[in-house]
Amino acid sequence: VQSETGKAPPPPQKKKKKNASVQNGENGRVSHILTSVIEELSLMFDSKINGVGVLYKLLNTRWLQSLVKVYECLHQFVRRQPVPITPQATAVLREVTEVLREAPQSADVKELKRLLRSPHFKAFLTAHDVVAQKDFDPVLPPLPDHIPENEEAMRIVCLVKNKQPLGATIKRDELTRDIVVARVIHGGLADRSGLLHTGDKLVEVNGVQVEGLEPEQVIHILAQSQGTIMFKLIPISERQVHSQTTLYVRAMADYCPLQDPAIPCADAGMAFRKGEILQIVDQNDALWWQARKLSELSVCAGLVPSNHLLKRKQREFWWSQPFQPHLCMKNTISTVCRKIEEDMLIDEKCVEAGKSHLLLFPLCCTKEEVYGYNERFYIAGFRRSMRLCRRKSLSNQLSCYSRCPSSCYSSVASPYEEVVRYQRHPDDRHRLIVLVVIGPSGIGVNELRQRLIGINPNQYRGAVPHTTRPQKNYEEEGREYHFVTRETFESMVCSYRFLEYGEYKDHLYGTSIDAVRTVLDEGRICIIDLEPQAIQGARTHELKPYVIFIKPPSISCLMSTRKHARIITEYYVNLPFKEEDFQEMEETAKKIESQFGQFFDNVIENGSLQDTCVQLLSSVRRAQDEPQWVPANWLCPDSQS
Ligand SMILES: Nc1ncnc2c1ncn2[C@@H]1O[C@H](COP(=O)(O)OP(=O)(O)OP(=O)(O)O)[C@@H](O)[C@H]1O
Repeated sequence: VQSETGKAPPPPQKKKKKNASVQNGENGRVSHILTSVIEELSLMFDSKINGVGVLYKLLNTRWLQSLVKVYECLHQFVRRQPVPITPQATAVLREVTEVLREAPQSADVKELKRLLRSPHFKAFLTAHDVVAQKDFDPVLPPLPDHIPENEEAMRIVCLVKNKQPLGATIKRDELTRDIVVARVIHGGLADRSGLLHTGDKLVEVNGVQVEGLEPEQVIHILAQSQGTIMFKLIPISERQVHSQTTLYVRAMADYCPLQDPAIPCADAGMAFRKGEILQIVDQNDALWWQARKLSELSVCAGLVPSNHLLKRKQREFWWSQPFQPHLCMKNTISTVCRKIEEDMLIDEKCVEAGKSHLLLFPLCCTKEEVYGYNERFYIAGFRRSMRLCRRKSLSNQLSCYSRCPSSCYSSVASPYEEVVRYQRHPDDRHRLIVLVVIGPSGIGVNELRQRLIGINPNQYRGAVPHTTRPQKNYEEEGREYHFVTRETFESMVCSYRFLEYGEYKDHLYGTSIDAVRTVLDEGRICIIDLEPQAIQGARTHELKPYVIFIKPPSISCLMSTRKHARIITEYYVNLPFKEEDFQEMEETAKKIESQFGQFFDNVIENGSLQDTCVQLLSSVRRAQDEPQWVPANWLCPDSQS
């Protein structure tokens, strides 16, 4: 133990003089013990025992000794069981004030008058009288003379209603036809009182018998009541005691209680959006859980469908949609791309021009700065042909995802994902950073990724993609691409070694997990862009991806910031943006956010390029250095979602 300042305390005056405040309380047991301990400590002061000085200082502090004194005084009073001298202290105060008014106005009299007039003193005497007159016990109605032997024990519960709801729901018991408390909402007024429990039978509310009333009529009485509400109830005989474990989950679906006819009480329900972190505080009911939003932990919980129920609702919803042939990304991407190839008729020159612009994007830093020799530094990434190919596949995938009744998408299977707080240890590998690409957009993902890597190519890197197309004479193996045969590529696909892949003009292109691993193993931060459909495949315990969605700003902001920007279309490169491009950008972003928002750790609006870069950089840093919510099975693979 070290003192906070690190300085040694002043040497004690051994046994010469006891601390005055301690001496005063020497008759009391605690102060007596305290005095002996201090004396003992002063003897050990020179023995260099770690912590002696701190303890000596602490025990000698005035506040501690005052506390001991207060404790001893209270202790004496507890033993004496004091009775009030008068239950009318406020009347005495009035008399004294009267007398003082007539008395000669000396300084003492003036001071006394001031003290007696002070609101605190008056409130203190009022409180004294309430206690002295025992005015705090509730006035109970007199017991009837003849109580039948089988009369059940009743409880009278008074709750003072303030602006918040009572936090309990009632229902009619189907068997007994009684009105009972259906559930008590965690953190609500009823729960905090500890007096109402699920299963308690209501007999009276504010003096009105509830027998024969409908639950809605009882609710009406409650709604009309102001101030104190008195319940007369028969407590449930065997109250179930549940040991609750708080669970944190990420909502993988949206929920709105007002649109759910099945919810037992819509007012008690809690709406949530996919991606929000919920604290599940009660899972006693198999169908309806109680939860709070992480952003609103102070308010009382609300009802949400249980995992099982929400899953059922989702399935019902999916089945109720018109049937569409179901396409899963990985099975169909080649077919989709071939189809595009037939349709697109891309001008070969345009594609080549695009490639040299994008793939060999010259950065502000040269290899001289990075590696020590003077060559341009290249950022590895998808070529433009692949980006164009992606776009078509994306527009096809959306219809598949939105109408697919089977569990081709695992979020359908699990509407809540259990999450835990995770902070990367400085010695651990960095988390993979994924920027979400959203098809025919030009939102700026590529631009931002390149700028970020350009800021510090030693720290940030892209993953080198694989391709089956022949190597060109200016290309280097492992720099622009890993050049592999079609057989090798296909065998990698079969063994799930690609995060994302596609085909263009009979050549396959893809980002492999191995390529990401290589960057991470070098101690760098790997930044890749992925289509939203591919995020799920990247969400593994090993890569722990942090997913950033780059979103377009308002159309007016796009118009003012994209004056010199260039869009890539299927037929042209370097084409200025038109208003319809911005509209399409906005619509696509909305669709993607509503379908995949549950996977986004951060959403950044790309208005001013400079501001976005700053936000992106700090988001990437936060992902690596600050605690974040991640799926529980990334940390403990046994946990269930
Ligand atoms: N904030 C911005 N302000 C101005 N121009 C921008 C901004 N962000 C991107 N741009 C420009 O917009 C154009 C399209 O950006 P980029 O190619 O990065 O889009 P993208 O999201 O990668 O789209 P895609 O992959 O579909 O081509 C580029 O000319 C880029 O320089």
